[in-house]
Amino acid sequence: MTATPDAAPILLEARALSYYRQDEPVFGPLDFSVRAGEVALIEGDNGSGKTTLLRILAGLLHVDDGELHWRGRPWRREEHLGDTVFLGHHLGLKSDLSARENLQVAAGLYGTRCGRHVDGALADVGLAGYEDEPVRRLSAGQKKRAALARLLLLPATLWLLDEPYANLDRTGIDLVNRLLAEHSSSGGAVLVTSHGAVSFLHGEPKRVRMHA
Ligand SMILES: Nc1ncnc2c1ncn2[C@@H]1O[C@H](COP(=O)(O)OP(=O)(O)OP(=O)(O)O)[C@@H](O)[C@H]1O
Repeated sequence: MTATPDAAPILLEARALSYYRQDEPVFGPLDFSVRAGEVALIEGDNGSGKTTLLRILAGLLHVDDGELHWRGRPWRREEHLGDTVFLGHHLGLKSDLSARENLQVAAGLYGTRCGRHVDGALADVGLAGYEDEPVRRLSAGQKKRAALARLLLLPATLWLLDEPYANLDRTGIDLVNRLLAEHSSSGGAVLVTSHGAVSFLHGEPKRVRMHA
């Protein structure tokens, strides 16, 4: 997963990227790049801006200072919303809708990955039999799995995963690692934050260190 050839194209590049809240720096200046096939671990203390960085890349916050490039061209958030998928602390699931309905809504907005369909994605994350269950009746780990199914379904190249291992049992952690391995080996890229010890399947990930 991490033996990405230097020849792999750079998908995302940040140059002197900074973010401020009420004129106080949250992070930056930050320089990093992510190539196709790469998994990058975003490291930093509590409050160092890891979630904020992912929210910028997901198009939820504006870039304050510095530059972002996508495939060598300036990143414009309105053009790139479909290139990324964000899995945050809030999973982005409507609790009164079923797991299937939630995925159908996401697919309606962003399309689907070639050859992928809703029930197949739910089965792949271990939710076969729970398709029609309202999300509010799923366990925390099952909700996380429903959100992970969105990664499988949507065509986004860059996955932005904030603490993806939270609330998952050992099987769920293995599931996340399998999804990361499959996505990166098919040319996708992943930015992931984690507080815990991360046991990636194949060696050490690239590391992006936050600093204020
Ligand atoms: N909605 C908000 N309004 C104001 N300040 C915020 C908001 N969200 C985050 N912050 C502040 O921005 C800073 C960065 O927060 P962020 O959540 O990005 O950090 P983090 O590295 O992801 O933290 P953690 O490891 O605890 O999850 C913190 O000082 C936090 O207090």
